[in-house]
Amino acid sequence: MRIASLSFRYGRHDPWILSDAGLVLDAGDVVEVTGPNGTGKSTLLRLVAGLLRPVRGSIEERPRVVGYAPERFPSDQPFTVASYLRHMAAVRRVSTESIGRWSERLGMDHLLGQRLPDLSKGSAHKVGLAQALLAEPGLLVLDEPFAGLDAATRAELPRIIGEVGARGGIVVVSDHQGDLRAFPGLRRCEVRDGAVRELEPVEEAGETALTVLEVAVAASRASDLVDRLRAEGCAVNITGHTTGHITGHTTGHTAGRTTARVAGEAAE
Ligand SMILES: Nc1ncnc2c1ncn2[C@@H]1O[C@H](COP(=O)(O)OP(=O)(O)OP(=O)(O)O)[C@@H](O)[C@H]1O
Repeated sequence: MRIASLSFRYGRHDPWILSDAGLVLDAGDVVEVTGPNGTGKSTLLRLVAGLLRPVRGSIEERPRVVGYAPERFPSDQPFTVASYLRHMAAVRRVSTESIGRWSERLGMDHLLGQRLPDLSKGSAHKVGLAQALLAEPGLLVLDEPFAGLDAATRAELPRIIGEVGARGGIVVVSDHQGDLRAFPGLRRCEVRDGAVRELEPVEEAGETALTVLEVAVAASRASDLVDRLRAEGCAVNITGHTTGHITGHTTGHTAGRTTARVAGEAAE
């Protein structure tokens, strides 16, 4: 997919948000879009998805099936989650079976009977993700997909993104919090001053120094925490359970806790 000489502004008298921007996306690319607030990340994503038309320039060879999840899912619609997803499945001409599959993976089975306007922010966000994934997108565009997600779904999302990429799809994700930083082969682009600039991959940017932390956590929370840390790119090594005191520099009672060694990028 080729983005060439792309310029965009919302109105004739508005400032240019993007000016002569270019980017080539290949099959299987997973691309993180970063940049300061208000520089045009969401605008670029809507252009990439085909929801906005370039004022100048072109976007060519866009995959036919596009899934787009907005930063804020518009939940002021008079449907239940299930009826909305059934409608979206019909529009995309896919079997309603995929609703069950995605509901399960995104941990939203219990939401299917709820009305969209009654959903919490995170739950509405999951519905936005589910509708984007229903039809096996060849281009998946996710605007801040990790915002407000619970730990299990946060851990699952990189796997879902990896699967789309592995079958040759292009994934474009704006991600303020860096949840995808550890994604293997991640391309990173920055939107700034109207341009789209490719950044160095994380491992080539000198961020390879590791710090090893020892963490004690209640056993019931261990697997959640491990998932979350792994999703953030930490190497986690569970070193066992303890029902007594941990000796050394850890103090206090540790009954029923699991200790884990966590290696992450060194703090600045
Ligand atoms: N529908 C619109 N009409 C007019 N201007 C808009 C519209 N949507 C966004 N803008 C303006 O375009 C600029 C870029 O907005 P955009 O939402 O793309 O930035 P962003 O980088 O995604 O921001 P953030 O990091 O805060 O999410 C901003 O100045 C914004 O006010």
